[in-house]
Amino acid sequence: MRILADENMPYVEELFSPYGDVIRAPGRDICPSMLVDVDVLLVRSVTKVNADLLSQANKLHFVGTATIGTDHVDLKLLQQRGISFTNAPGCNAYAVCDYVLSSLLLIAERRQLQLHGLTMGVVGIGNIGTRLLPRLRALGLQVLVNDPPRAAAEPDFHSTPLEQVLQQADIITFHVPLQRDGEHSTFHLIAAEQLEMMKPDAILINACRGEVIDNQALLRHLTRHPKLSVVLDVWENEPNPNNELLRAVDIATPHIAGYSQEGKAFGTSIVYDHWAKLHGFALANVQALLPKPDLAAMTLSAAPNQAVLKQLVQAVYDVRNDDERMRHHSQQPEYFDRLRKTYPLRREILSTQIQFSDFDNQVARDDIAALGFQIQH
Ligand SMILES: NC(=O)c1ccc[n+]([C@@H]2O[C@H](COP(=O)([O-])OP(=O)(O)OC[C@H]3O[C@@H](n4cnc5c(N)ncnc54)[C@H](O)[C@@H]3O)[C@@H](O)[C@H]2O)c1
Ligand SMILES: O=C(O)[C@H](O)[C@H](O)COP(=O)(O)O
Repeated sequence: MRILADENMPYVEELFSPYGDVIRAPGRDICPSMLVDVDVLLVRSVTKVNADLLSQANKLHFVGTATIGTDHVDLKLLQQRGISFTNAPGCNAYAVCDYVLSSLLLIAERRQLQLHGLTMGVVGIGNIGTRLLPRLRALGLQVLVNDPPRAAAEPDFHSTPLEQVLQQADIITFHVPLQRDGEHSTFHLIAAEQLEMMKPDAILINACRGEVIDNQALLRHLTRHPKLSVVLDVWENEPNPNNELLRAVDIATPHIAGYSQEGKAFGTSIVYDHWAKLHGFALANVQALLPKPDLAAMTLSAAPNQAVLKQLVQAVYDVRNDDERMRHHSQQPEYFDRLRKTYPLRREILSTQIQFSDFDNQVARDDIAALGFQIQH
């Protein structure tokens, strides 16, 4: 069996090599001729799996993407050709929550904003949005949710209209898939008209797909509304984002919100498990693959106000490092992909334990647990 895998997918050898030969390639370089005699193709979001790529695929029976998003895969084509497929739902959802928390607490500190009592809109209540809600409530935020597809499918799900979210939210974050057409299209969901509806000093976070926000419209809007704070992890035209926009936003990162070690490991193991079940092979034990986190325990000795929570979150994941790296390298060729390929090891809040010392209080424990930390008893 020949297994062709993106070079940026960890643990492929550990999981797949007992069953075949693993061949590695940079995701953007995977081309039709590489798929001759390949049985299994394992990709990330940068490989477009379409008719052209599969034109020489004579043996392919399985495609897996170690990502949540599937906008790079022609799902209809795979179905027509009888090729099994899976993505990795939820694999990096906690990593994206960590990214949103780290960004939000940083902007709040820079702007001397008390988050308690502010209103935050979450657009897209799937794997990420759902996990984000208790974390935001633990920060004292009032949360408005928007997810029309869920409201259409679930009678008890209340979705606040997007216009209302845009008008009322002090902070708004997007966690929708990129859908270019249909009733729930998300392509340029936020364009000039929607930006005008927002509070001029709001905080806007996009860590889903660049095309969900019209980047040109955002740049024009920022020149007239410099008090808007913007956090962008994803960009139109990756891997060549607009440099002017990069300089205009408050936090800029190269599509790494989901890049925790756990997120990447689960990406591979979810895909592997799907494939293994098709063949009756043993399932993965992803925890056995992950090393122990460096920062296994932290001690809390003061009441967890916003500043303390920010310190705890930043001790695990500090988005400033990613922002600095992106700005520092942004004039160099191919920096975007290079920063992603050489991304430093990052663990999740979920892997971190908090110990309480002199200070102890149940409400504090509950809030810290809601942010995702493990409480050491
Ligand atoms: N930056 C990163 O590193 C990173 C990491 C993970 C995921 N992502 C992106 O984030 C997206 C969301 O991730 P997820 O795991 O929560 O996906 P998910 O599929 O679990 O949830 C997406 C939710 O969005 C809702 N939705 C769809 N269309 C909508 C619309 N028009 N308006 C409002 N809601 C809508 C869906 O009903 C669903 O509940 C992914 O599709 C992926 O593109 C990016
Ligand atoms: O959809 C996802 O899961 C993320 O966007 C994914 O982590 C992106 O990273 P890539 O696959 O490009 O390495």
